[in-house]
Amino acid sequence: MDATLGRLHLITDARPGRDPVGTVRAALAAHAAAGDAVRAATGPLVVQVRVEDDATDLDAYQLAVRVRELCAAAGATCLINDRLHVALAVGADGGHVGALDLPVAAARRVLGPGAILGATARTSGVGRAAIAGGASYLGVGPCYATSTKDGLPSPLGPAGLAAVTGAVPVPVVAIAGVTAARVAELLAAGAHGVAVVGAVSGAADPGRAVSELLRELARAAVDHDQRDRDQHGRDRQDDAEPARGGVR
Ligand SMILES: Cc1ncc(COP(=O)(O)OP(=O)(O)O)c(N)n1
Ligand SMILES: Cc1nc(C(=O)O)sc1CCOP(=O)(O)O
Ligand SMILES: [Mg+2]
Repeated sequence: MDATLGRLHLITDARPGRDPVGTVRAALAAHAAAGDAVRAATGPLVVQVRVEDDATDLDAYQLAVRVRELCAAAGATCLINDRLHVALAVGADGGHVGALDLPVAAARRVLGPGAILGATARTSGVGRAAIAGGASYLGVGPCYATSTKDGLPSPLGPAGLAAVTGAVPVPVVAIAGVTAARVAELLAAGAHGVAVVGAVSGAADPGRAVSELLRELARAAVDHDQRDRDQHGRDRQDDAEPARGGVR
């Protein structure tokens, strides 16, 4: 398992007419082509395999096998949404669960102590409970309105996000409606990284969209670290990556 959670989480878009494997390939190529400073600041690309709720386990498994192979060859992190038996079957790095999935403590027992385990949290209380259950990071949203998923509560915005990031000691990944232009305000609100579906899978050029997201994440992470050093004379606990600089 990677010691450092990557800052860009690409969630597969398995809706009809989308090309999740092609999008993952383009994203991995864009990550590989990013400069050393950008990659050092943003860490490994994280790909979360997410299928529609009505997809069969066979569909999920077949997509996960392909994504897992691509990630392993590229040094990327592969997580599986919801279906932890699929995560185990393909040897993924971990999984992500939410309110309607296995409880976090049960998910941790399934995946084992070394796996990455993400949990969705819309409040600090839910986030703290998830961490007590064994979550290694939190997915917090919806940060903005999104057309990718129905039935979500009102957007939290950066202020609602900050209410969670300020209350928990694990990396927070901001989700819903995330674009490159919103990365700076999300990291300023304490997010470690961002998760995206539409910003990449719906882009005319998914590889270019990934490059832009990585560049903005690297800029914001460096700015954030510098602010922390200025204010506290130390690095943030969740940013203990190799030295970085010159990403502009
Ligand atoms: C990084 C990240 N954050 C939140 C979610 C949402 O998970 P969940 O609430 O279980 O909803 P579904 O994705 O299962 O519909 C996520 N997948 N990833
Ligand atoms: C899978 C998912 N979960 C969300 C949550 O808030 O729990 S939002 C979301 C989809 C996010 O897609 P996009 O990047 O296209 O807005
Ligand atoms: Mg879920």
